[in-house]
Amino acid sequence: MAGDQRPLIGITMGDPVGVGPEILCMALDYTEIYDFARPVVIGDPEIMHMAAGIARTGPKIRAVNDLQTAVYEPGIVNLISASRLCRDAHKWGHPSAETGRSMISYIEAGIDMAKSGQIDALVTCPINKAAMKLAGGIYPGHTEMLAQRTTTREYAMMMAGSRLRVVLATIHKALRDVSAALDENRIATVIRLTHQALKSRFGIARPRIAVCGLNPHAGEEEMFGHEEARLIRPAIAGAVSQGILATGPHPADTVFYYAVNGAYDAVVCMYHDQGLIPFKMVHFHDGVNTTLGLPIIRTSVDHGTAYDIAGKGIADPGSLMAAIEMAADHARRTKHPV
Ligand SMILES: NC(=O)C1=CN([C@@H]2O[C@H](COP(=O)(O)OP(=O)(O)OC[C@H]3O[C@@H](n4cnc5c(N)ncnc54)[C@H](O)[C@@H]3O)[C@@H](O)[C@H]2O)C=CC1
Ligand SMILES: NCC(=O)COP(=O)(O)O
Repeated sequence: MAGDQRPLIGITMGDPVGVGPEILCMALDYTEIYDFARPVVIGDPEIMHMAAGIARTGPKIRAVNDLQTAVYEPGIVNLISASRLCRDAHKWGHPSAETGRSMISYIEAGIDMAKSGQIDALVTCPINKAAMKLAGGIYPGHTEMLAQRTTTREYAMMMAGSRLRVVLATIHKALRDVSAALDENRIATVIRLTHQALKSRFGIARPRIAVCGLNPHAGEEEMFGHEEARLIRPAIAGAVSQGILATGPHPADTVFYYAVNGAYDAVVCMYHDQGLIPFKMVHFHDGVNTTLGLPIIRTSVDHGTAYDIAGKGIADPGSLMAAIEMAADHARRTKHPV
């Protein structure tokens, strides 16, 4: 359609033996998605056909080369074929070096398409980090790969839902390495990236950001640790001096209660589970993972490959649908800033 204003959204199929392919078929079975987006899948035709059978969905999978002339309407799933896996060698929940390499190739293709402007945003289905390693991949996840391939030095992982947004100062770190990985500059950067994203991507004019402490009771006057006094408090003070509405360090055991009840637009967390436990308690089925600081828009599901249920047709596509909707929304907002 000439002059079509719906953003073009590239969606990577994710791990071929995980729940990605089936939730993708289920999500694209919702006709409403085509009201606001032109989705195109980057993945494997054989696996998508198998997944469509498992998900019992109707749409036809159609291979496309030219995104501009493809037809984007309910009933058609446009697919850019980036691997040719063999049905006979495929087993749900059982990764191989080949399936690992394939899922990496979807992400590489998706990043290139986003960088060159062929698509307006990239949505990623889940990958398995062990399968990534099996395939010789060097990254812990999408986030680090996206940062490296877009030469982005300052980036952060945000998990976003209607009631709670959390942003991580450290991502995939062993708990015992967290303290050493934190520094004032990193915390200040994450507060700034959060502030910028809330304004430009989420349309919040004066974002309110809560910053967690690391230790129990936010250190309790340094009785339980020094990170709050030495790193977190100075980072918040620096942000405040730049006009950012950042407060804290807040004790992490109470701040999320206030955040889900509307007191803050986002909570900056010091480590992965500090943010993701409260987030998934509230948003397991509709939460979105988005990477802040990149020159491209990237959203993702909040869950993993769920090998235990892959291929059974029972996975919930809610998080993926929310990720597609957010990608389209952010693409529109970026093209037409208010
Ligand atoms: N965006 C991504 O690529 C992500 C990848 N991962 C990776 O996924 C792999 C597996 O991680 P786990 O910790 O086992 O988490 P997981 O999210 O794959 O599974 C945890 C539990 O949630 C259930 N579950 C997950 N997604 C579901 C859905 N859509 N509908 C219904 N139930 C669902 C699973 O059946 C399982 O019981 C790991 O390699 C992890 O690093 C984890 C989170 C995000
Ligand atoms: N817990 C979130 C997660 O592991 C997703 O990582 P990424 O693949 O988006 O970097």
